[in-house]
Amino acid sequence: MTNPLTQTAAWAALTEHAAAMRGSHLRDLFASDPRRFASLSLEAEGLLLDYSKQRVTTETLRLLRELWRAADVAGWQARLAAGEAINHTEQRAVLHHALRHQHCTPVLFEGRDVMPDVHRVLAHMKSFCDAIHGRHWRGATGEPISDIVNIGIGGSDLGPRMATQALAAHRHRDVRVHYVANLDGADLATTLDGLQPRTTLFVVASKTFTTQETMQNAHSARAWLTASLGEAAVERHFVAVSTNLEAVAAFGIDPVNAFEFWDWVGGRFSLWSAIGLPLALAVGFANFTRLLEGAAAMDRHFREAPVDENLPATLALLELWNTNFLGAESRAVLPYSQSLGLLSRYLQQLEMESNGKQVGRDGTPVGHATCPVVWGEPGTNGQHAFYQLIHQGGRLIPCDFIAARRADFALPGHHEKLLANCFAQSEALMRGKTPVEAQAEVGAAQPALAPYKVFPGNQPSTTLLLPAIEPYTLGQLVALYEHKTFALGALWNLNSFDQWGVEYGKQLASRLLPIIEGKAPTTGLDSSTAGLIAACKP
Ligand SMILES: O=P(O)(O)OC[C@H]1O[C@H](O)[C@H](O)[C@@H](O)[C@@H]1O
Repeated sequence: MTNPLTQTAAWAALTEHAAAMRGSHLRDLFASDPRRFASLSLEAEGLLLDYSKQRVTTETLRLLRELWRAADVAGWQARLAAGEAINHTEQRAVLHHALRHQHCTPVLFEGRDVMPDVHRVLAHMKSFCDAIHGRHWRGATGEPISDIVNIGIGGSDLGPRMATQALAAHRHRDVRVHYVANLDGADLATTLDGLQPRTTLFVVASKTFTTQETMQNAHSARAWLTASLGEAAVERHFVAVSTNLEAVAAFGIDPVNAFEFWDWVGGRFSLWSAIGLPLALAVGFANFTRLLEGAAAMDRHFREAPVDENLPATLALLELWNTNFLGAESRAVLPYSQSLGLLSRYLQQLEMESNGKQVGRDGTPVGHATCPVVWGEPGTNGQHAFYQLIHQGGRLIPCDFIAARRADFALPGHHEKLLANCFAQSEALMRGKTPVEAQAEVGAAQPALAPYKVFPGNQPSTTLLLPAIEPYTLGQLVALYEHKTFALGALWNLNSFDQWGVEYGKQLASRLLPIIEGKAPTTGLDSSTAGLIAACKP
């Protein structure tokens, strides 16, 4: 059965509305309604979401909100909050919001309040941060730690890595935090280059503690350490973050130095858990707490704000409109903030691993497009690389512009220019440049150039303005996209919390490894795979 939502009156009304909207241009919509910004923007929790440059009218939004009600997103929110196993293919609850819960009210999982465990681990993280920052934690030779290397991949890497860069202005001065993820030895080797074993601490971060990349890197890091300091040094130079404490102990990490989290925290939602430890070490525990508070504020907003004032709901509905009614296949994430330079990578996992699926909750195809390809780079760098295609490549590419009112690194003369570029790009994408305007620009001298200078415009975008990139606002921003992703899962009838698509390649890699090592024959392989393996024989 296809997604039942597509059979509703609201979906049919939107199909009709989309047909009627075809042919309208954003430039005309702005010209005919001077109040467009006022009616198609939202201010909540100190954030401004301007979606007036999306190809919508107030009627589009009214119909989309009907769809929201028809999909019973509120029902899914209630099931999630109640700790139901809404990740039904893995029989798991989804409770990452408990990690940032700010009240003394219980959060129940299987009838038990999870909050005492959450607070216990937070207290452990705080005392560890205090020990490192206070230089009480000493390495095997008695020296304090100057460099922390987080070894993890996917959700055990992208969140803290992205947030560490985002909060660079809040960095603790005495420790440097590095991230290693790739199985390619180049990642670990180049990171260790220049570090001293005596002053380096490794955080091995893995929900399962079985991930091949992380385990390989952890073993190699351990060999690097023990080669100069001996086996006994491991306990002063390795800590772990995991749900699998047995495997942590088997690796030789002292259980006292294991930071626990739980099955009800999905990898891509784990920044708020002990997976955030390297971030807390990078920016201090107080800033980590502010991040949690910002996320909690967004949780409350998502839960309580009516759909027409709800930031995540609006983002989700606009994406559904662009995807299912306008046919967009990708979305560009364009932060006008160097500090948010890794945001698009983070959102790639959050959104594409959550909703890059075709099979619905009932095990049958949903029958429509789902998650677009998420990609992007910070402005203004992207302007000098791929914006050409967004402006004149003829594809529909909705864009998320993200900017901060205040600079986090306030060098004179930079921020105003940055904002000017950000707003100019969304304006240009919206307006375009007509043949007449292009003609007038080139003048009589070079009329042949005019067609090259025409910009179709009508390229939709949303601009999100934060007060500044700070721990609290970053928490809000990430939680905003989390809720958007969850809401789209509900609308598209997907289980946003499993990731079976990641498994197949892993299975095949473990089958190919003994063949590449020369321990098994190539029999049964397709000719391409066999040919590639043969070409790598020493
Ligand atoms: O934290 P780990 O268990 O090492 O998992 C790391 C990552 O790998 C898996 O393959 C999943 O696709 C990700 O969702 C996960 O974040």
